[in-house]
Amino acid sequence: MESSLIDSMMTASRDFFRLPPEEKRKYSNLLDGKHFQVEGYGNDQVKTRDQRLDWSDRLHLKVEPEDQRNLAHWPIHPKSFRDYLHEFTLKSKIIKDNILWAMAKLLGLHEDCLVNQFTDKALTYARFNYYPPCPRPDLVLGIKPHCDVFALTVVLMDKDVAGLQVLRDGTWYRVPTLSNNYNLLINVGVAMEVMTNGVFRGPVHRVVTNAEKERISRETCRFVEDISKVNLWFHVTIRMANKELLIHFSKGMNLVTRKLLRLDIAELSP
Ligand SMILES: O=C(O)CCC(=O)C(=O)O
Ligand SMILES: [Fe+2]
Repeated sequence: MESSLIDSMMTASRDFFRLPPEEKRKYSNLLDGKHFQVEGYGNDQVKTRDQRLDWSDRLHLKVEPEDQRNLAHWPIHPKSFRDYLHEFTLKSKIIKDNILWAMAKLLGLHEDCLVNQFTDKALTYARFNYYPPCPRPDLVLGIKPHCDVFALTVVLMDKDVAGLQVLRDGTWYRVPTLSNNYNLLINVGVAMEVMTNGVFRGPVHRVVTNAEKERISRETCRFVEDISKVNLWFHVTIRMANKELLIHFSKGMNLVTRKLLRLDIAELSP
């Protein structure tokens, strides 16, 4: 991906988050000011009064299939935001297809067998995360521990400010920034863990805040098949800290999903 496109996309995202609140509210994820929907600008869905919110704002947009884009949620300021997002979506898809080919090969399968699970109806969401400086980083997380629900996520991370951490054997490891360069990070999601019968694992990760600097990340997440088939996963809450729970979850989902996608490593072998 060209660095000029990455730069333009990050600048446009930053400009969007710097718009006055009343401008951003035009794209709110709260229908009539109260009913939460996945797409749009806002924060976590508030379910209980004592719920701890993430210290971040986000803009969540469906980018694929192209004819299902809900342009009412796509910012018109800054002016080229939509064009960059369109371009970025196409480029991210090429990256994801390459990764899927490589993963299939690593599994000893025909190189197209994972790519082929993603039909024209496969959903892709773009998510822009904005983490303002936080006066008490010891008390609040930018994003709580979770696994990504999608198959693969391409994350474009802030080049100056770190924050992402990955859990391994009970220890949180910091994902470093590459000095003066954006990191393009590929994350395996639960759907991929299920599709590959747990060979590729979706890591538990979180984002920490800091008191001095704002941070921005941007990601595209790709899902499989059509929504009627993925509804089951999609509505399950998977933001969780406990790896054991995740393993139970994916074992259970494995059975369900194999039935749904008729996908089994043995069946896929060339
Ligand atoms: O901000 C990041 O680096 C990652 C964000 C993330 O994990 C998410 O939005 O699911
Ligand atoms: Fe994530």
